[in-house]
Amino acid sequence: METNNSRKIAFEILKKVFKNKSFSNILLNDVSKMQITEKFKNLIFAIVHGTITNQILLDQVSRKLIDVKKTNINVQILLWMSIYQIRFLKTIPQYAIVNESVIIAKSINHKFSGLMNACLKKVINSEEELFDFSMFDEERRICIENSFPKSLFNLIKKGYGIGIAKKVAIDSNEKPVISFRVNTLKTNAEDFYINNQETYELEKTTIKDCLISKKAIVKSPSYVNGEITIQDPASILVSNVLNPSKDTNVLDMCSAPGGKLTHLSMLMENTGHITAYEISENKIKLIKENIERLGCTNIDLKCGDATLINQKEFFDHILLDAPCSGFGVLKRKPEIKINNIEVNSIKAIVDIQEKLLDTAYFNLKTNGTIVYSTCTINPDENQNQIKKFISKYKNIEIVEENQLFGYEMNTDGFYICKMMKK
Ligand SMILES: C[S@@+](CC[C@H](N)C(=O)[O-])C[C@H]1O[C@@H](n2cnc3c(N)ncnc32)[C@H](O)[C@@H]1O
Repeated sequence: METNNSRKIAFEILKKVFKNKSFSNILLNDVSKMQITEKFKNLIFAIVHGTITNQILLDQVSRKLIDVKKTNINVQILLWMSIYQIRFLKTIPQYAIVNESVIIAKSINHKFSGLMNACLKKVINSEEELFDFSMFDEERRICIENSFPKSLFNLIKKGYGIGIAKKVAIDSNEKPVISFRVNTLKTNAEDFYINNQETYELEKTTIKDCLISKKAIVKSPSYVNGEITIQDPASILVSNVLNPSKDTNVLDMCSAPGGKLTHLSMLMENTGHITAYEISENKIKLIKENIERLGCTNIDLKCGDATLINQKEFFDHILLDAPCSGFGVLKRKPEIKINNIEVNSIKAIVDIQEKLLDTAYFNLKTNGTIVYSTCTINPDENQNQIKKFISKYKNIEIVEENQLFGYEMNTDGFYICKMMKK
C-alpha cells in the first residue's frame, strides 16, 4: 500500500513542477517531514529528481508511443515518471511499476488505464529501440540523451564553441558531489578531516577549507553546531578569490542564503565590518540563521535593493555575486532545464547585473577590489558583461578571470572575475 502512496505522492509533486513551475526541492522538503519510511521517501526523491532531470529524453520516448497533442498532460507526466522507473530504477520489479501506474491512470480517468498499460508494456518489450536516437545528428542526439535543451546548447556553442557545449550537456546529468566548507571560526580543516574522516567518508580537495563527503552531512551534529556549511567547491572559490584583508570595510551586494557572506566573515576572522544586502525579504531569515549557526559577528545585514547603496568610495572590497540565469547549476536544480529559456528574461537579468556593477563601482575605494561572479555559463552575463564594464570605467583593471564550466572537477559552473579600481 505504502509503495502505491509513494508513487502517487511523486506524481502530485511532478504535476506541480511541470504545470505550475514549482521548485521540487521545496516540495521534497515537505516529503522529508512525512511519517513514512526512509525507503519510500528515497523512492519519491528518486522518481521526482530523475523524472525532472531526464524529462526531455522521457518526452522524446513518449512521442514514439502517443500523440502528445491529443494526450492529457497529467497522463504524459505519469508516462514520463513510469518510463523513468523502467529505464533507470532497475531494482524495482517491472510489474509493480506497471500496476501502480495503471492505478494512478485510472484515478485521472478510467479510460486512461488501457493506454498506460499498453504504453508501458511496449517500453518493457522494446526498451532499446525506443531509447535509440542514432537517427538524429550528433548535436540533437547529445541533447536528447542528456535531456539538455537545444536552445541552451546553441547559446553555449555560440559563446564558447561546440566542444565545450557537448561537455556541458553530458556533464549536466552527473550526480553532484556533497561538498562543504570547514568553518575556521570554530575549527580547522585538517583537524576536522582527521576527526571525521571515517564517520563521513571524507575526501580532501585542492580548494582551501573545502572537503567532500560520501555521506549525507546536512543534518549532522557538525553542521548543526556550525563547524561546517554545505557549499559547492566553485562557490567556495569566489570568496577565496576576493580574499578580503582583516579590519577592512567589505560589501556583499547580493547575499542570500549567505554562503559566500559567511565565508568572507570567516576569512576576515570576524574583524572589520561587512555590510550585506539582500532584496528578498523572505530570504533574510535564512541568512540570519546561517550567520548565527556559523558564529559570524562582523556582519550588518540589510534587506534592500543593492542598486540604491550610496556610500561613495567607502568599501575596500566588494563581492557582487549577481542574480543570473543559473545555467551552471543544472546538476543541482534540473528544473532550470525544463523551464523554457526565454531571451527576454535573460535580457532583464543582464540589465540588473549592469546596474549592480555601476553601483559597485560608485561605492568602491580607489585601490579597492571587487569580485563579480555568477553561477552561469553565458557570455552576455559573464565575459561580455565585464568587457562592457571595463570599457565604461577606464580605471578598472582585471586582476584575474576564470570561467568554470562544471565538468572540470564535477562542480557547479561559475564565472569569477576579480578587478581593481586604480
Ligand atoms: C546568486 S544569489 C546570491 C548567493 C549568495 N551570494 C551566496 O553565496 O549564498 C543572488 C541573490 O541576489 C538577490 N538580489 C537580486 N537582485 C538584488 C538587488 N537588486 N539587491 C540585492 N539583492 C538582490 C537575489 O534575491 C538572490 O538571493
